[in-house]
Amino acid sequence: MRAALVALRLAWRGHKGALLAISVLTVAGGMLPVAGAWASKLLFDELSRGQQADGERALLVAVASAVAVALGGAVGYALGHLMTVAQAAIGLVAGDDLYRRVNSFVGIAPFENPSFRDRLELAQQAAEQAPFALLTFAMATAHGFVSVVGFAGVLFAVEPTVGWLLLAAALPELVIQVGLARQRARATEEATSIFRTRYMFQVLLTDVRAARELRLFGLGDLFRGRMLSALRRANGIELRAGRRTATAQSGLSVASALVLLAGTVVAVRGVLRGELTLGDVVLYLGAMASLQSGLSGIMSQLGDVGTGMRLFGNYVSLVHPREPSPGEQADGARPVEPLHTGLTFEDVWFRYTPDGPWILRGVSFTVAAGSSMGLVGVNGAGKSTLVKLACRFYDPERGRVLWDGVDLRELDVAALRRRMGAVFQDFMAYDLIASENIGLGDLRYLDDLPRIRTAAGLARIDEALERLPKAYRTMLSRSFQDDEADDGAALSGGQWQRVALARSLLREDADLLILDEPTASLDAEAAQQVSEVLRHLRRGRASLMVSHRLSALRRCDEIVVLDGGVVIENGDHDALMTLGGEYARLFELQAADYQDARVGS
Ligand SMILES: Nc1ncnc2c1ncn2[C@@H]1O[C@H](COP(=O)(O)OP(=O)(O)OP(=O)(O)O)[C@@H](O)[C@H]1O
Repeated sequence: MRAALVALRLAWRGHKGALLAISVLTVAGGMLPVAGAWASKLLFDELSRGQQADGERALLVAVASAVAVALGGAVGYALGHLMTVAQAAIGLVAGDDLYRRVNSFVGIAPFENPSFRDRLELAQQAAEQAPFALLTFAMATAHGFVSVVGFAGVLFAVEPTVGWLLLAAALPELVIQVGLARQRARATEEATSIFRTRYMFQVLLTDVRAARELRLFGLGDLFRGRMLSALRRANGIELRAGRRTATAQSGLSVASALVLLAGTVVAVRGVLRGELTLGDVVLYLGAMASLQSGLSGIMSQLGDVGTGMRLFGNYVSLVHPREPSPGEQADGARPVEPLHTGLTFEDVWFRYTPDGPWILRGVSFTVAAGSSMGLVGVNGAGKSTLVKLACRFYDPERGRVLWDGVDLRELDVAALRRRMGAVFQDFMAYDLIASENIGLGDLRYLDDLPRIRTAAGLARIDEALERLPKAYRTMLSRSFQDDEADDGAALSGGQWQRVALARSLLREDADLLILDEPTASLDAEAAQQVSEVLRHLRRGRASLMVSHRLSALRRCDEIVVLDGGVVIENGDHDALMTLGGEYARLFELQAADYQDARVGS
């Protein structure tokens, strides 16, 4: 019921004019068949008078009948067009609401939850289809109702037995259609995660980033096979449901034919006994056929709308939730002041899932305002996880992350993130033009080329971008063309990393700079230059930098060493070297590597 109300509200918001026009035409369209059938009855009554028939009257009635048919056709086409208009409008409003809601998620945990992803997929499908199915159903019902009431009046007046016969046959059909709708919805839900798997393989087979490994490792056939097997399984589920529906519906049409036959027998007996005229029989047969098709139209629409509404429940529970989605975090309301003292991790315990292993186990340290902090640790130690907690992509299960002593959970998260600049380990390469790829870092400056150039200069990528065919207006994509249908350009991995760095540096007033492996793909000289620039930029603001290149961290004010989610050492480079622990071991390992290489050369 709630789903139906939401769907109707969407349809109303989508296109009020179309909805009103549909309502008016539906009622008018419902009355036309009754008028047409009545005109046919009059015509046959007139003709059955043989020689005494009034030719003019018969002609007039024939014209009226033709007009009713023509009008019925025109109304049908107009309704078809209006429904297309309404569907497009509903799709827009429903999509807008859905993606607003998706954007409102503060963190990223829901996106890593498979059942949430299934629900999202179903909601995306149902958003466009369900309100339309409901509208079609409402239209068919109103249309059917008007003609059913008209014809039923006629039928009951002429021969009540047949009227009751029809109504009695409609009831079991209702029950069967509702059951079928439930089964179809269940099948779609069951097939969704399999369809998602198929889609994943489908994307892999065509994605330009996957194309190299696919060819080098010869994975094409393997992935194609897995895609087809997923498709076969999903199709199997849907076909089974389809088979059940088809069998039940064939049974229903046989039952309808029997009802029609029984009605005809009653009518023929009426004529033979002289109780009915030929016109009565024509009217009667027309009424029977229309009533039956009207009723079964409503019934089968009921099936579709039942399936659609059940799936639409996923949309409703996502867009208008009664309870938060799994892993959903609430936004805070407190405004965010510039960072004065620092960002503090206070006995932070974290794991990605409630029954998963602990990734951080009682981590505590402070990145003081105006100071630089380096994070060191072997693969999987928990460094990127800490960075994600600092950005509030997740919340700690125990302990707190504090911005000048205030729990991040209390702060307005958008305002908090405006005070941060970040480069992530798995940074994004957008299929957009070069200036936008940097301008996305601060939407105030999306079109501010001088600022974008300055940021690119700091990240040492300005010259390479200037040399592109259309300089900063060049599309950085091999998959999409720009507005003028010109092909894009490709950047190297290191150049992309510099673009990502420039994007984060555009936010020049950020209080906290988060750099997760910002120089990992850079050549030695560029890494050295960028490290220098970053060191310069870090002055006066807090920075948290993760790097396996320990030389890039040696000038940090403080270095924290993580191991298995626990801080095992902290201090500046000299102190840690004197300590002779894990940091010193890793540092000497890297230094010895270079030393060996020099001696060897
Ligand atoms: N989204 C996630 N869901 C579940 N587990 C995760 C997720 N991201 C990371 N992990 C797990 O958390 C642990 C720490 O990962 P994290 O990325 O923080 O390590 P790291 O120290 O940054 O490693 P690296 O040096 O390889 O980047 C790993 O064991 C990893 O498997």
